[in-house]
Amino acid sequence: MADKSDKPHAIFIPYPLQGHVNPSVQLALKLASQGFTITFINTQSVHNQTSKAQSKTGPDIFSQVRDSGLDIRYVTVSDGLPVGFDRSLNHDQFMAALLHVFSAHAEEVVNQIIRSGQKVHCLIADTYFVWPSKVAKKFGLLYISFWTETALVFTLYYHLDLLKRHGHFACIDRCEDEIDYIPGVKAIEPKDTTSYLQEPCSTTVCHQIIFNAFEDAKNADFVICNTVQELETETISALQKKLPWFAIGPIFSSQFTDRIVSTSMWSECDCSTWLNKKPNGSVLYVSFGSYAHLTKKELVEIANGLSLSKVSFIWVLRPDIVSTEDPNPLPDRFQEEVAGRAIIIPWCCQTAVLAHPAIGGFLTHCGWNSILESMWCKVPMLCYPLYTDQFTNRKLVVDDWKVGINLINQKMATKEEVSKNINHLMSEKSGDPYRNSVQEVKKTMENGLKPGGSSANNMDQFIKDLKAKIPKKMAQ
Ligand SMILES: O=c1ccn([C@@H]2O[C@H](COP(=O)(O)OP(=O)(O)O[C@H]3O[C@H](CO)[C@@H](O)[C@H](O)[C@H]3O)[C@@H](O)[C@H]2O)c(=O)[nH]1
Repeated sequence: MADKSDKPHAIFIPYPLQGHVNPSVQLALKLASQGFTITFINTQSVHNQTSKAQSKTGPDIFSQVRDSGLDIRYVTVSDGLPVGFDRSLNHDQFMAALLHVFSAHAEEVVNQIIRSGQKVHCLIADTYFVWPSKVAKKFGLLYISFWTETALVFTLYYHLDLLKRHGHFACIDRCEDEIDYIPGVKAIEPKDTTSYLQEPCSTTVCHQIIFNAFEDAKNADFVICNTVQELETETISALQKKLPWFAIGPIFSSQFTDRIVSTSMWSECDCSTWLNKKPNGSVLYVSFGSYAHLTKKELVEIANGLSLSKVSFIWVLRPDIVSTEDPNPLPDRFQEEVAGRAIIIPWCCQTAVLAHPAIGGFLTHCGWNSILESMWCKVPMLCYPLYTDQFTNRKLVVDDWKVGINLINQKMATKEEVSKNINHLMSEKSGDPYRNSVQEVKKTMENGLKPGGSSANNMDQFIKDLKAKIPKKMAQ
């Protein structure tokens, strides 16, 4: 049936990883509440894992919000691999499927939606995809690239040619001189660039994804990013000279601690009863996000450091944190050593935990969502970056915004260092400077979202510019 509506209709395709699906779902809700029709496309694998994790999720994760009046449609598509394939264990094969095969499935589903008579105006897709501008062009759609990381990381990848020219690409252990020629970036040390920019071997599947994705992103009609203008002012201003680039973050659920649409890919344990019994600011929350892996050696050192610290903690230990083939990697007797002051769980509603007054610090791998959520809850961080953008995020948290400290400096931390740093952050006197700074950052983030604030304005401007670009004939 032909679609007569003149609302802007966007097909939204998130990258099929937890840290990308979460902000994408929230952005989809935000746009729908501003009058957009959204067709949200999850991979069958993400959908399956989410459904398994939450018995309440039916075939359509948006059915409830649709009942409340938002026009969000939901479709699933294959990522090219069997649903039951272990993507965590076979990371490179998974990424290779996303690089080489997924575009064909995505294109087919876009084609089906359009052929069904629905009027579609734009494609919103994760910047890490290598194909969206081509697919958008083929179907006459505008392409909006959604970047779920910081402006700083975006600009590093965007200026890859400059990094190569100055010998700052793939140069780990070979160069220490500062990078001071990227527009809008005062100076950054090579060790603070992303892991993919540092690694000596640049032919991996992830490198191919990044190289091709940033070539494709140069053709985007708009880039929208989950960051805040005031946190990265100069970097963003410089980017805006090259691209229609909008900082609209932080993109959270309207009820921060309770996601209206369930997106967790593991079952959430409720920690509230345990947390309610703990004094304010006394508990350390420990999590390494949804995808990063630790070596067994690292995990044991962190576990022993936590044990030595005597601090109370909640540790989210995903069953695949070391490998799906080693589901019980903790040292013997660890559980007994920390009994009474710790809970170890596979997954939780992180926003609800961080927002609890008992939480006083966050030992984090520095995933960008975790950082935004922690700052929003005024929780200072202990940084243990593992790969990708997390090294660059650490620099922002520790060196620039001063809302956290390092757990490691380049090499692996010993249990004594882990314990010492935990106590440094959690103790009242030494942790106070970070707690004070994070209060300020929270205010900045909050102001950005208020009417007239930078993120609110940028969102309005983006929507205005987008509508102006939708050709009249398409909107009829
Ligand atoms: O028990 C948990 C642990 C995590 N989360 C949520 O899962 C998301 C995790 O995202 P993030 O902290 O960004 O980490 P990753 O899952 O590792 O995210 C990937 O995607 C991010 C955004 O692109 C990057 O910054 C990271 O480096 C990359 O690994 C957050 O929204 C958390 O609230 C939960 O709900 N429960």
